[in-house]
Amino acid sequence: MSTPAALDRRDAGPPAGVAARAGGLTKTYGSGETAVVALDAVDVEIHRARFTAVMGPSGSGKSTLMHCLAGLDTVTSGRVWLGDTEITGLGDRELTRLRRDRIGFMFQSFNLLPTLNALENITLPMDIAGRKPDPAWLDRVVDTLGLRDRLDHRPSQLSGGQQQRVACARALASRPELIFADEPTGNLDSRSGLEVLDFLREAVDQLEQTVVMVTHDPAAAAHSDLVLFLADGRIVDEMPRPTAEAVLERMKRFDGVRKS
Ligand SMILES: Nc1ncnc2c1ncn2[C@@H]1O[C@H](COP(=O)(O)OP(=O)(O)OP(=O)(O)O)[C@@H](O)[C@H]1O
Repeated sequence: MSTPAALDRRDAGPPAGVAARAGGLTKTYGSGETAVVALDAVDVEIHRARFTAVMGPSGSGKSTLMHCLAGLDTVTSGRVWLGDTEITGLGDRELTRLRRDRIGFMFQSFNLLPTLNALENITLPMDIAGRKPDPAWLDRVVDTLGLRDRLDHRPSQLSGGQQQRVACARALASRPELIFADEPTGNLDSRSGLEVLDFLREAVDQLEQTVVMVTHDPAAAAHSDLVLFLADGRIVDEMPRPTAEAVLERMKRFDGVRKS
């Protein structure tokens, strides 16, 4: 809805309580007849200290949305803010610094360095940035994730679930404004996957972190506060307080549309 107040806000950037925001976000890959519109004028607000899941059929634009919000990819048109910083228009170096200082990432492959122990992996991004972790915060993250007695283990000495918890701790270590998780449970058995989702939930509830998670799994999405549904590059629906059953039912409707 474009009330005058909303229009004012569009120019002023996101209001307090909004961790990231996009207005009219469009992303086109390629040009001419082969052009693909991956995102089509998306307006979205990601609220602080909330767990937001992004779902939708394959190719609907989930990863593209995450990459554009995280400054990993340029936009074709529209504007993106992280907090009150507009990131559209920033140069590569500024974007690199902004990602490093203000965003945490978790991917399906944990991307841990095999020669470093768990603690060294957790603090690596901060070491590279020349920043010292806040010891009290780091302690809290390590304890919340149950990694205290695993800190001197190398990745090969950890289970898949423990490795993903290390990746989760690494994303949290710098206390970023926003954590992006792309299928963080995709490579895990269901028990380890559940653990990681519980920890992301705790990161939001106990540590007041903000998490955006792309997933195909309705059970994973049920851990979030809000599910955004994408189809053909647009946000077509949202579901607060989701249950796995309700998300599954909603996803089935996409299948129905595509088959008919
Ligand atoms: N680098 C690229 N070059 C060309 N087209 C791309 C590129 N990246 C994505 N696309 C296209 O943009 C659309 C959205 O892709 P995206 O990866 O965001 O979808 P997704 O919802 O994350 O899919 P999936 O669930 O399969 O991972 C798709 O049609 C895809 O083929």
